[in-house]
Amino acid sequence: MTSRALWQRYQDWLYFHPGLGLYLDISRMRFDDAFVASLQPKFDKAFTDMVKLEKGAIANPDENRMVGHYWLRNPDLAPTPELTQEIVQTLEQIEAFADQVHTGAIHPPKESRFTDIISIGIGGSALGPQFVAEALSPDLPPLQIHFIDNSDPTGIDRVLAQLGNKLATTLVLVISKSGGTPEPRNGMIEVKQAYTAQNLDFAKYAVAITGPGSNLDQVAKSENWLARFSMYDWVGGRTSEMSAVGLVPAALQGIDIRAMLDGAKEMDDATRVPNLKNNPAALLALAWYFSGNGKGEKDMVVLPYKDSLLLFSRYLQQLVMESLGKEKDLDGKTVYQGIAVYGNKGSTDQHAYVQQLREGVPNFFATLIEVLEDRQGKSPEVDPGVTSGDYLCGFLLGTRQALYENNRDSITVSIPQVNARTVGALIALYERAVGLYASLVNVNAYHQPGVEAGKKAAAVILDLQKRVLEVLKTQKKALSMTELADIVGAAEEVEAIYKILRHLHTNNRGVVLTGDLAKPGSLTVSLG
Ligand SMILES: O=P(O)(O)OC[C@H]1O[C@H](O)[C@H](O)[C@@H](O)[C@@H]1O
Repeated sequence: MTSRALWQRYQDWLYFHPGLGLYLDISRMRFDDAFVASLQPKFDKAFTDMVKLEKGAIANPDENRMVGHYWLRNPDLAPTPELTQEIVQTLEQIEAFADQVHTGAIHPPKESRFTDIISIGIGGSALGPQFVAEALSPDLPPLQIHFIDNSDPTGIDRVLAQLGNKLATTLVLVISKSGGTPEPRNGMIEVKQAYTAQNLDFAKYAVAITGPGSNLDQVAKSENWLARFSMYDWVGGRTSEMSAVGLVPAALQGIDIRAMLDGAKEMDDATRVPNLKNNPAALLALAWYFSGNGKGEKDMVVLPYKDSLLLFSRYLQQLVMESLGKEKDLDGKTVYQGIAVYGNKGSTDQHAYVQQLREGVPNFFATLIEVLEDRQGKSPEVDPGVTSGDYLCGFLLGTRQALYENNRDSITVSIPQVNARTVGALIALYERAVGLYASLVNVNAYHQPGVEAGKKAAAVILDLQKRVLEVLKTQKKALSMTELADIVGAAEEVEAIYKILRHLHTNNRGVVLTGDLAKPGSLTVSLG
C-alpha cells in the first residue's frame, strides 16, 4: 500500500471519542472489507448478547450469575432498584470512609493519622489496585500503598520490614471476593502476627473487602474489624476494579474515584453503540479476531509509552487470558481459545525484546498506547528544539512503522493524559472488547474453571505433606523415598513426596535427608 493509501486507510478507520479525547487506530491491521463484512453477523449477535447481559441475564451460566460490572459506573442500569441502591450506598460508604481516614476522624489507636496501607489480595483483588496505584497515585499520596499479592514468605517479610515501626500507622486492606483464597488468607495471618508482635490490636487496623457472609467477612465481623465493604457476586474478580475492590484503595490514596467511574461510564456509553465502526471496543475485537484468525493464533503485545502505565499489560493479562482462555465453547465443543498477552512499556522494551518482534517469529500483534501530553509544565531541550517527550513520541511512531514494514500489525490507542478519567475509560474499553470478542468466539468470558484444577492439586499436595509427616513420626529408622511412599499409601506420588521433603529439609523443618542430593533415589529420610 502506498503511503497515500495508508493515510487514507488511517482516516477511514480512525475512531475518536471527543469527550475523552481518546483515539483508536486499527489501520495497521491488514484486514480488508470482505473480512469485515464476513464478521458482521457475529457482531450483530455480540451486540445483542451484550444488551441481554446488561439487562441482568445469566451471562455466566456455569456459575448461574449475572454479570454486572457495567452497573458499577451507571447504577441506574442495574436490573433492580435494590441493586442500584446497594451500588450507590457502597460508593458513598467508601468516600465517607476515605474522607474520615484522611481527616484523622478514623485513626490508629495510638496515633493521629494512618500513613500507609498494606493491601492483601491476589488476582482480580490485586491487579486492578496495583495498576491504578501505579498509574494514578499522586507523588505524595495521603497514604502510601504496599501490596502483598502472594504466599511468598520473603515477599511478605520485605513489605513488613520496609514498614518497620510504621505498622502502628498502617491500615490493612484484606481483599478477597470469595474470602477463601489461600494466598490472601496466609498474608492476613502473617500480617496479623506482625501486628500482635508489636502489641498492636490488628482489628483496629483491619478492613475487609469481600462477599457478604464469606469466611473473611465472618472473621472480620466476629473480630470487629475497623470496616467491612461488600463485593458482589455479579462482579467478577478481573472486572472488579470499579467495585469496592479497586475503589477503596484508590480513594484512600487520594485518587479521584468519581472521575474514574465517569471515564468508564463514558466509555461504556461509547461501546454500547451497536455499530462496528463507531464502537471502539468492537473495533478492538475485530482487530483481535483478524489477527489471530478467531483462534488466538497471535499474541497481544501491549506497549504503553508511559511509565505510569507499566502495569497495564499485567492487568490485561488476567482480564484477557482468564476470560478468553477456555477449553470448551458455550456449546461444549473443544476449542482451546485464548489470546496470550504480554508487554511492559516503551521505549524501554525496544532495548529488550522488540528485536524479536521486528525480525523474529511473527506470532503477535502489537498494541501501542500513546499518551499525547508529555508532562505538565515545560520540557527542557535535550537536543536543539527537541525534548525527551519528542524522543518518546518518535520511538513509538518509529516502532509502529518498522513493524508494519516487516508485515507486523499493530493497533494504536492514544489518550490525552494519564488521569482518572482516561484510566477508567481504558479499563472499560478492554472489558467491553473482551466481552464482545468472547461472544464472537462463543466462549463464557466470566468463569475460570481451569484455575480450580491448580487449586485442588495444591490442596492435595498439602494433604500429602501432612500424611508424610504423620508417618515419619512413627518410624524408627530412616526410609528411602519409595519405602516412605509405600507406607503412606501413595506409591504413585513418590516424586511429589521427595519434593515436599526437600522443601522441608531446606527450611529446617525437622526433616533430614541423607545421601547424594544429585541422586534423589539414593536418599533416605528421617525426622531429626
Ligand atoms: O478475590 P478472590 O476471591 O480472593 O479471588 C482472587 C482470584 O483468584 C482466583 O483464583 C481467580 O482465578 C481470579 O479470578 C480471582 O481474581
